[in-house]
Amino acid sequence: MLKIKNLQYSYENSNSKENYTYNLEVKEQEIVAILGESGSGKSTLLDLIAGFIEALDGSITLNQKELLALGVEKRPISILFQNHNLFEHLNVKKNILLGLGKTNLNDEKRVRNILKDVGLEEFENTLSSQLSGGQQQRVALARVLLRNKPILLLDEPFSGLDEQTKIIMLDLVKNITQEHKLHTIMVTHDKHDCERIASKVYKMKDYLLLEEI
Ligand SMILES: Nc1ncnc2c1ncn2[C@@H]1O[C@H](COP(=O)(O)OP(=O)(O)OP(=O)(O)O)[C@@H](O)[C@H]1O
Repeated sequence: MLKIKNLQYSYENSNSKENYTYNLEVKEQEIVAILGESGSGKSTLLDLIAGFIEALDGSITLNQKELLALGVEKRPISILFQNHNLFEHLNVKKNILLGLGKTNLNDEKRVRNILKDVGLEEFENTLSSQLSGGQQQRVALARVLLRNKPILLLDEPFSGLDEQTKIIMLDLVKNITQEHKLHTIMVTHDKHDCERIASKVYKMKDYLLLEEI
C-alpha cells in the first residue's frame, strides 16, 4: 500500500503563501485518479512523490517504508508525461533501454517481452520518428515498465491522443497495473478517463486533496 499522509508543500517564491496538503492511499494493482483545475497543485504532488521537490512535512510510505528520506534516483517510481521524450533518431529498443542507464544482455530479452505487453513486438528496430503518436506513447510506457518500479505516476499522458487511441492506452495501463502489481496515480482533466480505469477519484481544491465520494 502506498500511503501519503498530511504531506505539505508551499512554493517559497510564490506571491501568496498557499500551503498544499495531500492525503492519499493507493493499493497494489489499483489506479487512482487526480482531478482538479489547472494550477490547483496536481503536478506538485507528483513532483513531491518523485522527489523533485522536498516536502515541508508529512510522509509518503510504500508498504510502511518511508520514501521521503530517499533521493530521486532511489525512489521506487516511474513517471510517464504527456511529452514522452523519445529520441527520434534511435530505434524503439534503444529508446526503451535508455530508461535503465546501465544495461546487460538479459535486458534485451526483457525488452522483447515488454514490447509484447504493449503490443509493439514487431517494432523493435523501427526508428521512433516513424511511429504514430499512440505507438510512441506505448514505447514510453514500455520504457517505464522495464524500470520495474512499483509506483507509476502518469501526468496527463494521453491527452494529446485521439479518443480511440486514448481508450486503448488507458486499458493498457489498467492491464499493466494489474499484471505488474503497480500502484498507479493518474493526473487527468478528463472525468471519462477516471470512470474508465480509476477505482478512486481524488480532487484538488483550495490547496487540499480530498477523495471524491
Ligand atoms: N517552481 C514553481 N515556483 C512557484 N510556483 C510554482 C512552481 N511550479 C508551479 N507553481 C505554481 O503552483 C501552482 C500549482 O502548480 P501545479 O503544476 O501543481 O498545478 P496543476 O494542477 O498540475 O496544473 P495543470 O493542470 O495546469 O498542469 C500553480 O499556481 C503554479 O503556477
